[in-house]
Amino acid sequence: MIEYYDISGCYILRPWAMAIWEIMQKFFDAEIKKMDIQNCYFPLFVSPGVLQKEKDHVEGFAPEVAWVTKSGESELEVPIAIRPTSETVMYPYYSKWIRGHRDLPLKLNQWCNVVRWEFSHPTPFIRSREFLWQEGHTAFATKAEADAEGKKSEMEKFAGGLYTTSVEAFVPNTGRGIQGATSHCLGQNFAKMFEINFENEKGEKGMVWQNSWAYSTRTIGVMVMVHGDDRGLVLPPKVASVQVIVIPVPYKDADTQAIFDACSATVASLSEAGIRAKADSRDNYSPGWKYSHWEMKGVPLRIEIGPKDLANSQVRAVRRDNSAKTDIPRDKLVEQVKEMLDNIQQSLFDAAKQKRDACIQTVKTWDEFVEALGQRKMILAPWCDEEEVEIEVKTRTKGEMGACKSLCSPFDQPELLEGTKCFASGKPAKKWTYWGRSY
Ligand SMILES: O=C1CCCN[C@@H]1CCCn1cnc2cc(F)c(Cl)cc2c1=O
Ligand SMILES: [Mg+2]
Repeated sequence: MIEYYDISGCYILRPWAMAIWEIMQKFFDAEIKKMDIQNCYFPLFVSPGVLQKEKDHVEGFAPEVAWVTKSGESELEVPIAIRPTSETVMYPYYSKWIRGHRDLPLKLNQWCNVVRWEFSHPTPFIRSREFLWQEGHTAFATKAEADAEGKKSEMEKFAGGLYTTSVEAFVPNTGRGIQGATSHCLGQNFAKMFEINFENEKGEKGMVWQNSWAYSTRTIGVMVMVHGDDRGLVLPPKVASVQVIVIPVPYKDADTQAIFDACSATVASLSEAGIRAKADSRDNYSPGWKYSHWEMKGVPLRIEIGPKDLANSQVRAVRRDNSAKTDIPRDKLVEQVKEMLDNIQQSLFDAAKQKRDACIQTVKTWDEFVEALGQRKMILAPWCDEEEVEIEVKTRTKGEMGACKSLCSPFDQPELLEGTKCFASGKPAKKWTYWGRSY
């Protein structure tokens, strides 16, 4: 999927990984286009003045901003920053383009790379100094249009935002939470900063209400860790660049050409039906070698065709997720393969959800909390929703495994019984929140 690169924290995305990103992009792009969001592309470079525009936006992040200071042998007059995110790149132009209410809503997205020169140990997909993402930036005339429904805490939200919602993933093996996607309701904070105003129908001046949202190639890393097993990758069919690998199993005196023909015919009919199928007809590897090769690469379904299968005009299908073997009659090939792929997709989801749910521990007291943390759990606890308590939890849980932080508060809140106390402060609890170590 990747190749390590000679610059630390940077990775090469090889085709097996890039194909996953492309499939995700295709899906997501179609979805946002249904919402009249348009793609654009802003420059990679940010002028320093604009970057510094918002103190509390940049302040904590300054150490991870990468700068261009030279071109050729000569120093640049003014160093140029490389975008770590594009608010400061885009919003001066939002201000220029948005004059009247007819210019709203402005809903733009860009698919691009961003650079954050982080120092915590780099991890393929999960934490790299350059990554691919989409970032959506929308502006509306009214709060109602910008407002939406899982909230981050005040401390974990986007500095300067109204509230942040997130898709919190959890990696059972490491017991760490990880943000899969995020969405911020920015309120009018950036509108104030960048003077993004407009004249409404009544001729009054108003500031826009904004949202921004993103997901990145980090989600591929989460998929690897959530679905992988001891034999390697397990790719959900929806994102597998090869969904079915067809492998000929020639036998010494059997009609080898007929077997190879059957393989290419199988690939042809599956491809015709929109299934991403490939044959591995290489003559320098044994069938056994090919089985483990494609298992390691996570191909969801393998089809074997040997003399017996030929004689019975059937194929032998083997699932990657549970190794189940099924003989499929040739004339039912497409429909049964489709059904198996759907079934694999669903069972991978169910297995992951079951694993994730098994990691969730509901606690009420600090002692229960600490015990659950030691067991690498994702902890659901009643919280008083006070920031200093959140800071205190971070301090009290600092350790070689990293500190524990609030992940998000689920939209569907369990019942909070009258008099329930905050697990950390003992004060009256206000909401159930997920806590855990994170990436
Ligand atoms: O998460 C999203 C959705 C898409 C657009 N961006 C926001 C906020 C990104 C936060 N963030 C995250 N990392 C950053 C790193 C930096 F170096 C600087 Cl200067 C700023 C930031 C920063 O604002
Ligand atoms: Mg960061």
